[in-house]
Amino acid sequence: MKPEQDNYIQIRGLTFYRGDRVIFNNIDLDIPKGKVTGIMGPSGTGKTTLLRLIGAQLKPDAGQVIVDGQNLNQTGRDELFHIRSRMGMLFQSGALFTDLTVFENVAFPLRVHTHLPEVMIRDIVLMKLQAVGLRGASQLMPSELSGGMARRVALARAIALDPDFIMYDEPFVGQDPVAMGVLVNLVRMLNDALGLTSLVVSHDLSETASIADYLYLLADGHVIGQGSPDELLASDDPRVRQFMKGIPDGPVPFHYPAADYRHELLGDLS
Ligand SMILES: Nc1ncnc2c1ncn2[C@@H]1O[C@H](COP(=O)(O)OP(=O)(O)OP(=O)(O)O)[C@@H](O)[C@H]1O
Repeated sequence: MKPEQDNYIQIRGLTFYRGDRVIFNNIDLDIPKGKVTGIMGPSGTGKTTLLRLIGAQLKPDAGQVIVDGQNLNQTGRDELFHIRSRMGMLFQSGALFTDLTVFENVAFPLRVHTHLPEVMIRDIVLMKLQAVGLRGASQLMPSELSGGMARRVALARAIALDPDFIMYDEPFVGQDPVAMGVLVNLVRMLNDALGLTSLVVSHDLSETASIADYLYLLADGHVIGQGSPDELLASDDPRVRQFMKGIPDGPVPFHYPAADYRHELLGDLS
């Protein structure tokens, strides 16, 4: 295991249930500082749930989530507010405010969380928009943006408060290849240029593998694989191979558990 001080986030023995269903069963996971870490896994394995546990929007049933040395189980409201203010989040559905310009969307967190004078807000917003290549679009309304541009504006908004850590939930979904390439580069470039720690949840294997320093593969409540993208691609584990090679059926079955098909179709006639 990596030395603890190198991890922005440490997760130890995390268990989380939805009703009777165990989503995480005693998992350990480290998010190293300054790196891009990818979380991958089949649909419904709990990737978004993991981001919510890290953001302290959900509480674990057992185990610990330690963010920058602070155990979220033991933090009061004020500390939690401070920790959260160090986190940027880019959710797939992270819609922009439709009645605000691009500029005002990016300025929003600055207006809510700081008392900076207008002239500084302006400079920061223009810097963040410049970083995502959209300074020229500052006066447009969200309805005038392409999907890829909207996501870049959301990214500028997510970095407005200079977070230490940024979480991306499915950042590449629904993008054309060019917009996807732009976003992929931005995630990596911003991580390195701003000294961030990034966590990317994604189904897009090749894009995520191309920027992540380290990948975790989740399935059935467990970490079933971890390592550099090359290590995971070379894995002999059948479950890891199935996911990394995109094979539709295998140890992770294509079919949700169901009654016998023939019997269900023919009923008592069979
Ligand atoms: N509010 C909720 N109440 C009950 N169950 C939930 C709730 N939110 C999510 N779940 C269940 O928890 C499981 C994990 O959901 P989650 O959205 O974290 O998965 P995911 O890996 O992000 O999926 P996808 O890749 O499809 O987005 C799913 O089975 C889902 O049905």
